[in-house]
Amino acid sequence: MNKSNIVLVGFMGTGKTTIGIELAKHLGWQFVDTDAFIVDEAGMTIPEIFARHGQSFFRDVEERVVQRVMNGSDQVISTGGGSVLRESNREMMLRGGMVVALSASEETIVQRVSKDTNRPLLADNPLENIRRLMKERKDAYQFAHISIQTDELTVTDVVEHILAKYKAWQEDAHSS
Ligand SMILES: Nc1ncnc2c1ncn2[C@@H]1O[C@H](COP(=O)(O)OP(=O)(O)OP(=O)(O)O)[C@@H](O)[C@H]1O
Ligand SMILES: O=C(O)C1=C[C@@H](O)[C@@H](O)[C@H](O)C1
Ligand SMILES: [Mg+2]
Repeated sequence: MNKSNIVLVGFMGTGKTTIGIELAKHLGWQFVDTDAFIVDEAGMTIPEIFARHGQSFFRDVEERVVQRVMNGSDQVISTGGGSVLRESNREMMLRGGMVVALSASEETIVQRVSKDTNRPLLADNPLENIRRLMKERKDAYQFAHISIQTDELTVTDVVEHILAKYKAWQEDAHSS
């Protein structure tokens, strides 16, 4: 059987960290953010890792962190927006628990990330970069077990929606 984790995937700014923290509180589970683990492991911020070592180094550290985290259970795991680009990560996530893809429109993402400078892939021209990456990653989150479009939902709405889906998921697992 799959381990009992909830794994949040989605583009930058779809709310993986914010929702993950709330969800973990509701479930009494540990909250884990793979981006935070990467920063701990590298001893640098994400922009510093990209600037000093480049994206492929970042993706290698990310893969190690994803693989390690997925071995645990009773965790809400918020993943980096690009972690789904590697097939090995997608496979581990699907085996690790219920994978939830959060999405939002380009306009909403722009609004949500506008005050934050911690996303090197959006630097210089956030709007253009968001458009390009969203296009490139159009299908990247479709492997998830469930998907939630968050534009019109509050953080509480999204958390409640996921809790309801998780209950059904557990009932399904016990009946089969
Ligand atoms: N459903 C929502 N409604 C309104 N604001 C939201 C919602 N979800 C997230 N936000 C806000 O959007 C911003 C970005 O959210 P967050 O940092 O959780 O995204 P993320 O998916 O973790 O991004 P990244 O992949 O870059 O780590 C935060 O300021 C958060 O409060
Ligand atoms: O979408 C991405 O490729 C990224 C998303 C963030 O969560 C970080 O993992 C990093 O900024 C790269
Ligand atoms: Mg995050």
